[in-house]
Amino acid sequence: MDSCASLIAEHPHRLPPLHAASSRRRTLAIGLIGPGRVGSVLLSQLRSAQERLARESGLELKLCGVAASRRMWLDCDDPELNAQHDAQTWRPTDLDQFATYVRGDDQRHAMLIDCSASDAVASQYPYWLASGLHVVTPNKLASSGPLSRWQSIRAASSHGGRFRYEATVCAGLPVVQTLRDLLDTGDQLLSVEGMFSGTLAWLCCQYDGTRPFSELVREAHALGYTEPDPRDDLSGMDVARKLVILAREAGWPLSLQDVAVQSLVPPELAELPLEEFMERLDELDAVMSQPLAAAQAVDGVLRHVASLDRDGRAQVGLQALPSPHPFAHTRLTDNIVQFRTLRYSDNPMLVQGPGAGPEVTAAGVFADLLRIAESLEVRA
Ligand SMILES: NC(=O)C1=CN([C@@H]2O[C@H](COP(=O)(O)OP(=O)(O)OC[C@H]3O[C@@H](n4cnc5c(N)ncnc54)[C@H](O)[C@@H]3O)[C@@H](O)[C@H]2O)C=CC1
Ligand SMILES: N[C@@H](CC=O)C(=O)O
Repeated sequence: MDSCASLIAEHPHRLPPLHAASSRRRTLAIGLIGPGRVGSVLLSQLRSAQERLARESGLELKLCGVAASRRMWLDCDDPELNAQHDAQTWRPTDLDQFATYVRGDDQRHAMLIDCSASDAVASQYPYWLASGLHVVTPNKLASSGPLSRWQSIRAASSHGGRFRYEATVCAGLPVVQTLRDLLDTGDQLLSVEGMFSGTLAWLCCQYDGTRPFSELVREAHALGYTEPDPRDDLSGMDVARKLVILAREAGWPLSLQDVAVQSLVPPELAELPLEEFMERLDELDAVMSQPLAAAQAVDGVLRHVASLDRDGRAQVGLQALPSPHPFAHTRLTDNIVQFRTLRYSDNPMLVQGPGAGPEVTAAGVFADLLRIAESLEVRA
């Protein structure tokens, strides 16, 4: 009897780990782009888990660098210089240099994690993936941006590094993977309906007329629920992006311009610099009092709802829902996603839970990192 078999015979209720950590020892070099609200929480989560992952699953996470919009930090690139002049450890951000540094030699597994909301960063993914770098991101711009770029990313990831983006839709909730599993097992998507914005879910739950809407938006921003520019949430564009991501996952070639979006941002505030928009937020109060009064008049609740079907119809906007409606009972930042498929046609599949905030989003990104790490071969 080998040692595993004898262990099972002696302790039938305590199965040994499938892969002993020592025989699965892998190193994953990591570069993080965008150390903002989500990125900095992710850094803490990675640091807290580093020792446990090395011990329990043989996975060594090696954080090699962090790049913000203007400055980047590369670890150990010039130890002598770094020791002499601390300031030299920071240098102006250069994403090519950053990616090359994290990539290292061909022998190591390496990953870039994009926690920015930058289109310029997203446009680098096809090159990074083609060079063998893995990419993980909560940034929605790559998966919902130009279809041709999305197709290049898919093509590059089928031959090069792996690409995961679970946190782009409903933060830490398993939405993209759930859809993937349905499709991969032969099901067909008929439609998706739900509440896809943590910010708007939270605002709709809080807003009852006792506090101005603008004050609540400021609070949602401070809590880290909103996009860096809250107009991305209020305009419905953030939700439209999530619909596009799910549609493309299902193989439907949807683009943002195909989505009918109701914006809550008055046209005169839409193009202002962010700072000025935040100063004039109270102009939203009059805009929002009307739909609230309409919902209250029919004894309903205000909810931000989106839907998508296989004929390419996609819409996003506020609705006054009657209180027995399943979407009326959500709490705080709860998102709810209802998949109607061939198998789940009479009674749709639901995924529900908190859909915004740095902690849950960072955890969604971290889980993507671990999924990729599980598939890495052991290299000497
Ligand atoms: N906050 C949330 O609940 C969720 C956020 N997300 C996504 O996560 C991403 C990050 O969101 P937050 O952390 O809230 O934003 P944030 O504004 O707090 O952080 C963004 C970071 O990206 C950096 N950055 C911007 N342009 C850059 C560039 N060109 N190169 C390098 N770094 C750059 C900024 O310096 C900042 O550190 C966004 O794409 C957002 O859509 C996704 C799901 C939920
Ligand atoms: N701002 C977004 C964050 C997650 O995508 C939201 O509120 O849903």
